[in-house]
Amino acid sequence: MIRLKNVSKIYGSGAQAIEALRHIDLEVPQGSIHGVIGLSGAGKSTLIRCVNLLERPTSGSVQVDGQELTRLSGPALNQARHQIGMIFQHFNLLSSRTVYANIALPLELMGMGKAAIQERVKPLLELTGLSDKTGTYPAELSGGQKQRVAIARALASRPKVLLCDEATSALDPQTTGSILELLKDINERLGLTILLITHEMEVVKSICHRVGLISDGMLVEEAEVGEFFTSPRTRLGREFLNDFLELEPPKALVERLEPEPSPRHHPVVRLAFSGDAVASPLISRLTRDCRIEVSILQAKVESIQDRTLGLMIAELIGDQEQTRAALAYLERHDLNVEVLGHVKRDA
Ligand SMILES: Nc1ncnc2c1ncn2[C@@H]1O[C@H](COP(=O)(O)OP(=O)(O)OP(=O)(O)O)[C@@H](O)[C@H]1O
Repeated sequence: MIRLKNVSKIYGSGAQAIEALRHIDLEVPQGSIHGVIGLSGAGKSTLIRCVNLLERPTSGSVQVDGQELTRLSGPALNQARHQIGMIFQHFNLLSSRTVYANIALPLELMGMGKAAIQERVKPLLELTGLSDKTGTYPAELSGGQKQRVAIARALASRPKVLLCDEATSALDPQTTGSILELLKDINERLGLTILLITHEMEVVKSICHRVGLISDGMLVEEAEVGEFFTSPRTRLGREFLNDFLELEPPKALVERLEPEPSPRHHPVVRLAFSGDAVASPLISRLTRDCRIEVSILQAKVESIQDRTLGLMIAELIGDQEQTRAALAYLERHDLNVEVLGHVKRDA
């Protein structure tokens, strides 16, 4: 449905040139919700704006619904853009127009008659929960209501794709939740393909099916959301996850960690486990089968969509052979194991 192939974007030229996107390949299948997460300046906005050609890529191919957009310009591009709705962090509503007139605007620009517009707008007001706000002006609306108007306006031309540019970043957590619910509902009811960019793991966790991680203009990791939250493959992915889960070893311990194992040091590990492993008494089996002791430093259980994820930071106490065997045991049982370092025991 959305297919980017080898997309690069360079702003400026010569010594001032900024490579905002480097050789991006991205595929978002019809009907799925795909998130792209990254730090500030990573290239998220540039990426999403390249999909509807608000920014023209310097090179590469952009296909939406099988149509190559980079070959289009003028009226043909405008026509193709009717297939692509977009919402923004700051809503971009016209303050001089009522809720109804904001939603109707793209249809007026398409030359649609009044009666046909009314037929389109009414169900959109219902879908977005704005039926009682028809004649209200944006200044009298809350942030969440403004974003609902923006969503209804984006859907007015019956697009196949919705692009969300940090759509919940200006909203409080509760309103964010209700807007994400609305997007999920629209995705399910209308089969709308959604590409969203965000810097918030909560957004990815709540509604995305797949997620890509962008860093320095490159997509460095891509995975199903459940997989990304259980076993991110890159260091940046692990940093995003650890910040989100607030699961870091105590500072005093981090300062004592040595990178290499030795006979007098014990491994400190971060364990992530999902599925059956969450429910089974793995740690007690580990202590029994490998004859080690486990000191649990932190632990929590998270629900990620329909998966349960267990996380733990623990010290494995035993001689080198025993702790090596324990690490192999954990990996054999499909736990994601990361050795954070090795710590010397005082006793
Ligand atoms: N119009 C522009 N002209 C020149 N450079 C730009 C332009 N837009 C973005 N950039 C640069 O391109 C890089 C990527 O910016 P972009 O806005 O895409 O990142 P982002 O991940 O969306 O960041 P943020 O979350 O802070 O909005 C940055 O180095 C930025 O300074």
